[in-house]
Amino acid sequence: MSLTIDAPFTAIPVIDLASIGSTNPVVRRALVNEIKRACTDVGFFYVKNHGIPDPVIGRALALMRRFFDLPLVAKLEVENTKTPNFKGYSPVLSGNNDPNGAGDLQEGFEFGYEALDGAGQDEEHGLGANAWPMQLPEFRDAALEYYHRALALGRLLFPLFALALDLPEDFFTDKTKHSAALMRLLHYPPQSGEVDARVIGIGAHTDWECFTILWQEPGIPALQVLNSSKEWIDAPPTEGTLVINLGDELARWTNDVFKSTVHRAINRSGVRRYSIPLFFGTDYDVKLEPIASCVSAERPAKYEVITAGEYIKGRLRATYGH
Ligand SMILES: O=C(O)CCC(=O)C(=O)O
Ligand SMILES: [Fe+2]
Repeated sequence: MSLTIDAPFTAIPVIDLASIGSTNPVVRRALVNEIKRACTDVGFFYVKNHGIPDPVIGRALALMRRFFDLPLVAKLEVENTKTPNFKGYSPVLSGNNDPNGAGDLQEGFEFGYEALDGAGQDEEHGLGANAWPMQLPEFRDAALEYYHRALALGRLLFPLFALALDLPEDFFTDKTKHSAALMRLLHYPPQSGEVDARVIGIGAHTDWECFTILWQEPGIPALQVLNSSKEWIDAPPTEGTLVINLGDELARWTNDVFKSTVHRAINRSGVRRYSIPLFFGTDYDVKLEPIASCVSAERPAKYEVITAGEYIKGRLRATYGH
């Protein structure tokens, strides 16, 4: 794999997924090339024509608003410290993504794979069971409905990432059998006046899994992405799009040829902001071994080989277990 020049990006590219189902090799290659460029140069891109219907997103937003509006005691009944893998509710300032920060100014609710009919939870695959609030049964259904749509989109993206790395299209298929995909519903209260740089919506961090599919509430900018000149580039919500960003698992796999780019969010809008990341990783027993084409004499392997599970569980403990 040739090395790319690490020029600082100044904008987040937009990629049209309208052709994602095309079997025409020329059309598919063009899409793969766009994705490859975004992965090597930026680590972030928007996607439009992603196929997730607006009403599914609207229902998830409506129900997550209702969840976060519950009294704190009700939310604490499903607090993430009570579950094996930090599933459930995380109060404001309980998480800390930036080791130099003093806590993230957001509350969240995290859950993983679960069939809509209740069968086949993550529990079987070492990821822990979900913890839903008893008081709001519709919340589970609305959240899972969006989860399954986002998961399906993620499954369409894996082959494109594989092709972008000159790997067989199905390279990730046997490594993503158990949908190690965690969704986090996030609520950021507004911050006004002078902001303590150590307490922002989510402190500077990289994501941990292969890639993240992020929905941002329209009209409320907060997300910023760090380029190689250490400038923060805005990644505001853009109508009809989702943000895709790469995480550490793909960076480790590609020996940093694909970028897991630092980002943060600060909500200075004056109103509440909601967002929904889905962190899509590989099964926890998969070893994150660098792909041969990404290692060379000039680019020696940078990371020790560990399993995805060891990596993610370590990061979860560091972020929520303090
Ligand atoms: O809310 C956002 O825009 C970003 C969230 C994020 O970076 C994360 O949860 O890892
Ligand atoms: Fe993130």
